[in-house]
Amino acid sequence: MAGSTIHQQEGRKVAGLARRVRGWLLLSVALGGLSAVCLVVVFVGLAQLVDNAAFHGQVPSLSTQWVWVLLGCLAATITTQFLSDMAGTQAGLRVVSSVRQDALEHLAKAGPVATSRLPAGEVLTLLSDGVEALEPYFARYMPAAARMVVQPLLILAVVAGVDGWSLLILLCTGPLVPVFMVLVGYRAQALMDQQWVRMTLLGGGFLDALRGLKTLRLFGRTADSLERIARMADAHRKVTLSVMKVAFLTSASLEFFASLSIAMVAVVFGTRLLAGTADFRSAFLVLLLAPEYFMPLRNFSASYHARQNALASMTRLMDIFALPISPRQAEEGAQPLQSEAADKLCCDSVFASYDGQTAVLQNVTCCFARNRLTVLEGASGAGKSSLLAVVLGFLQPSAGHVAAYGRNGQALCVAGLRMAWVPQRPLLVFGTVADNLRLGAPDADTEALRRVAAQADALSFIMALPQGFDTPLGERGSKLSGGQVRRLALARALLRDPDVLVLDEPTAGLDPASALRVADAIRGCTIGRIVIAATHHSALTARADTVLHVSGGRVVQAPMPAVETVA
Ligand SMILES: Nc1ncnc2c1ncn2[C@@H]1O[C@H](COP(=O)(O)OP(=O)(O)OP(=O)(O)O)[C@@H](O)[C@H]1O
Repeated sequence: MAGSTIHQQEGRKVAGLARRVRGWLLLSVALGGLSAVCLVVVFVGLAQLVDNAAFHGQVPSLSTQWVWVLLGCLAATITTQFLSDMAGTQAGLRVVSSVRQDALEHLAKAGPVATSRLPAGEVLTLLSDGVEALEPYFARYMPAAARMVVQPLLILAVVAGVDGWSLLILLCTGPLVPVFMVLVGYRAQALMDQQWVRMTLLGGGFLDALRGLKTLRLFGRTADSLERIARMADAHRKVTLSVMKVAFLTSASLEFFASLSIAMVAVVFGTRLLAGTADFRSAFLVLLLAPEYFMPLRNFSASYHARQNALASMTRLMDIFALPISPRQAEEGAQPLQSEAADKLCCDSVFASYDGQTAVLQNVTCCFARNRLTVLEGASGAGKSSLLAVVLGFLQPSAGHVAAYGRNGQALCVAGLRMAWVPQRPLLVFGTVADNLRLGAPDADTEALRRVAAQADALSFIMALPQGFDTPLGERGSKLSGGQVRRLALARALLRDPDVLVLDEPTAGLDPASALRVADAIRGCTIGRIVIAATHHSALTARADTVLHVSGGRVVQAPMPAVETVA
């Protein structure tokens, strides 16, 4: 019962998507209907033609006008069917690209903290195969569902004018198909749901194994991991086979009903022809039409699993759309950038938690001022990164708020501040050094790249690379050391020329001399901006204007340490 309620929701969601491509769907249905009309006209004409030739000695020739009309109708049947399929495909492809775009935008608005609740492998599978599963629903199922109504009704109307017995047989057997579909539908739907769960688990398993290859090899667990993936693949194979079994059984049963019904029509007509109580033209016409009466029902049943697959994938896609949107991320882009730089950014009585229960920040009240370097220090797990996540708008406070103030104390919109972030594990994209730096400012020239690289102590190692700024960096910066990645990320953040620069462990992984140079660089870039850094490194703490000590999710101002310099 709960399952059916869930699928009602998905059904509504999918129906909502249909509104986006209403024009294409209507075109597909209209052309499909036109094709059905042309087909019926062709059969009526053909029956007449054969009857005239066989029983009245009127052999048709190409000079007869209505032979050309018939050929024209045949061409129209094929063309309209082709165009109907094309319009359906357009609708499907458009839904796929718009849902994928929506899902990506939603993930962006949810921000990294909320997004990390879903396993990356699952998100990947959903954004690829999950979204693709919607295409056959719109391209095939919806037009087939419409044609399943139009074509049989049209044929019934023609048969009603020709023969009452055939009408009765078709009327009795036709509805068996949709009734049967509904009966097997529930079982098939449950299997489809299972198939999607297995598939997303498999996607996650692949990604984990790929990412953790080094660790797995080091701990001698590669074979275990492969075995785990093999078990997942096997579970996926089994459930896929069950889905196929139901699909084959369904179509075999439908074939049986259809063949039985056509055979009944043929037998009834045959006996009446022998008895001389029916004419050849009517018998021939009804026998031409009977398979076409069942054809849309068969097509509908063949595409019915597309509907179930789409609903099952929609259930999983709703996990993405259910991620809470961070209000700040949602506002970002909608808000023009502040013309005035913020003088200070303040957390006011902020409480925050990741799971809605355990508070990782408790009643935090602190301010970060412009032209000053504020350092957050404290034990691992104390809540420094969480406080940075709140400042950046990735983690929404459960109570309290973050506010920005201008020079005269007037409130500014936080979403309108230009922020830059150097995370603990910076992400480098597949591309060159310059491509990665230009994520901070797409139009920056080479001179600007050199300037920020020098500031972040990255210029010397970049110039030592084979192609300097044009050196490709491999997947996630795999050709660089951890410290080099961090310095590139700092350069990229500086290139953005942010109002607020947030750094999480910017000196981690650097040799002592480089760490001091980077600490000096960070100190040097406080002019005109708010700089906040979480660190365990004394060199950076020593250069701070303000040191905040974080402990158990609470923040207190710490005494200032002495400054360390490069020897
Ligand atoms: N995405 C997350 N989901 C759930 N809990 C989290 C998440 N990130 C951090 N936490 C928890 O929040 C608490 C504070 O973590 P946080 O990363 O803020 O500490 P930190 O002071 O930055 O530590 P470190 O110095 O090791 O980086 C920890 O108990 C941690 O387990």
